[in-house]
Amino acid sequence: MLEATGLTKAYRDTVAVRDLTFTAQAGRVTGFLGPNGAGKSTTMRLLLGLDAPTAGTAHIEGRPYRQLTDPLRTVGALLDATWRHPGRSARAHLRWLAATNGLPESRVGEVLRLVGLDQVAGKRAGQFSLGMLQRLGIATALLGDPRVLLFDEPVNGLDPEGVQWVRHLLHGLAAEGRTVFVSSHLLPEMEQTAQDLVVIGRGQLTYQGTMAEFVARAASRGVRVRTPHPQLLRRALTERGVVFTEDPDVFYVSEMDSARIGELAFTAGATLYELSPLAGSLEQAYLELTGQSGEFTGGGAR
Ligand SMILES: Nc1ncnc2c1ncn2[C@@H]1O[C@H](COP(=O)(O)OP(=O)(O)OP(=O)(O)O)[C@@H](O)[C@H]1O
Repeated sequence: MLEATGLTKAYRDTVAVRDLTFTAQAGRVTGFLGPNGAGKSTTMRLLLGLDAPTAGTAHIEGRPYRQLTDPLRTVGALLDATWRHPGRSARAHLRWLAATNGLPESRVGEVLRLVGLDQVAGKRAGQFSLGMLQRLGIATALLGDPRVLLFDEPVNGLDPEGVQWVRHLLHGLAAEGRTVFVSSHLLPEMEQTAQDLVVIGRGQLTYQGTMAEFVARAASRGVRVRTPHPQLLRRALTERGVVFTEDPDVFYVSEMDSARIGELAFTAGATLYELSPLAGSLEQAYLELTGQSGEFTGGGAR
C-alpha cells in the first residue's frame, strides 16, 4: 500500500504539493492524474524518498522509503525512462543493479523476458529507441519483484501494441496483489487501465475514489435516438415536455432513460433504429473537473 498523509513540499517560490492525503491499495491499479505542473512528479519523488517533504508523510508498506530495510524488494519505480548508461547493455545494466542490491542474477533473465527485451539484451542501451528504454525501465522496476510499483508515464513512446502490453502487465501485477500507482497523460488508455484514481490540481487533491464513480460524474449525457419516423417521435416527446435536441435523423434526449424513450416511441408508432445511452468518459469527467478549476493547460498530451 502507498499512503500520503498531509504531504507538503514547498520550494522557495512554489508550493508544489500542499497537504495531500491519499492511498493506493494493494491489488488495484491506481491512476494518478493532474494537469502539467500539478505536482505529480514531486509527489512520486517524495514517495520514493528522493526528496524530503516540508510537512506530512509518504509511506510505502507502512514506512517512509528511507526506513525500508530492503527497498528494491519493496518498491520498484519507473520515473525517467530516458536515463541510461549509454555504453552499457540492457543485461549489463540489470546485472549491475542486481549485484549491488543483493538480488539473484537469475532475476535478470526473467525480467528481460517479461518485458520482451531478451533478444536485444546484449545491445548497448545508448542505441535503444524510447519504447525499448521504457521496457528497460519497467524491467528495472520489476527486478526486485516488489510489492509496490510506481510508474510515471510508462506508455510514453510506445506503439499501440506496446501500450496494450503495458496495460496487461499492470493488470497482471495488480491481480498478483501488488500496489500499482501510475501516471499518464493518455486518458482513454488510463480509463482502461486504472480501477482507482487520485487526481490533483495545483498540488492539492481534487479526487480520490474509483474510476467508475469519477466517470459517472460525466455520464448523464442523455440518449441518442435514430428513427425513420422523426415526426412521430418529435410529437410524442413534445407532448410530454421531454427535453431534446435534433440533428438530421438523430435525436438527443435528456432526462429520460432509454427504456422510457423506447416505450414512448412504441406507443407513438415510431420505429427505432438506434437507442444508445451516451456514456461519459474519463476525458470528459477530467476536463470538467480541471476546466472548472481553471487549470487545464490544453492538449493534455505532451
Ligand atoms: N526542484 C524544484 N524547485 C523549484 N520548483 C520546483 C521544483 N520541482 C518542481 N517544482 C515546481 O513545482 C510544481 C510542480 O511540479 P511537478 O514537476 O511536480 O509537476 P507535474 O505534475 O509532475 O508536471 P508534469 O505533468 O508537467 O510533469 C511546478 O510549479 C514546478 O515548477
